[in-house]
Amino acid sequence: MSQAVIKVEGLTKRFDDTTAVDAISFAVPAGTVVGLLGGNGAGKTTTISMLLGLLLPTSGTIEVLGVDMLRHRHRVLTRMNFSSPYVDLPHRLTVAENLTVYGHLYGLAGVRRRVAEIAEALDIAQFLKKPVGKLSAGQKTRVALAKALLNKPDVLLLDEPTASLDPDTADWVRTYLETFRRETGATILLASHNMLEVERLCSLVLMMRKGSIVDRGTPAELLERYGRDTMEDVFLDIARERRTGGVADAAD
Ligand SMILES: Nc1ncnc2c1ncn2[C@@H]1O[C@H](COP(=O)(O)OP(=O)(O)OP(=O)(O)O)[C@@H](O)[C@H]1O
Repeated sequence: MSQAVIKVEGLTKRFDDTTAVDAISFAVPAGTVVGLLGGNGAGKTTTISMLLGLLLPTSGTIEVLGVDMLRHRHRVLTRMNFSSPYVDLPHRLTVAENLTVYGHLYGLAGVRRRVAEIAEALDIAQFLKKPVGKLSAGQKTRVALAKALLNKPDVLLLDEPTASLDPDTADWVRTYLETFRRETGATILLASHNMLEVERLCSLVLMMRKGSIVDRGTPAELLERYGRDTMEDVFLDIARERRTGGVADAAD
């Protein structure tokens, strides 16, 4: 297997009386898309927030691109990016202003050119002069993705990247992400509730429930293990605790 770009061991996050993430371990091989699945409250967003350094783990280790994120995350943050429907861009700034500010924050050379390029690529050029607060939910999702791709990240963390997109736009975004990964070799961790998206994009799936990884495998392996035809049915089996696969928390 190719080298792990993200390596997490014994990662735990407790909030007062809630253990949001409970000693999880996993690895994301270079250039792959790994799906993080689980019902509401399973711990996906908390995991992604710890990978980004937005939340400090209670215990455990995180390595990204060979760097210990808890000690030296500034060394790799410029090579990472993320998009999440939970993180809003400033509403009063236009799309162009938002992307320009982020372009400067990321220290990009030729920010104006890059903003125009990404706006063209994600088909948001027509909104560039609009304040973000006046966009529809789906338009905001696309702008958030543009922000996430501005610095052409080597590691991309995506929290529900197609939430609130219509089926046609969602399909278009998935194709774009596939192309981006193929052309740049980026490594992607994707939290999603959309099982078709997961089957299409992910080479490995981590199933979370109540803060733990309760099963993992390729979509094909999970379909076979649960005797199901769709990932939707596998998801329901796991979420409703009909069965667990018995490989929980084996690293990688
Ligand atoms: N800041 C916080 N303070 C206290 N509890 C929190 C906090 N953030 C998350 N939690 C709790 O941690 C658990 C995991 O939440 P998390 O947002 O990671 O789940 P999720 O899998 O992303 O869910 P969803 O699919 O609904 O987005 C939940 O029980 C949640 O209530």
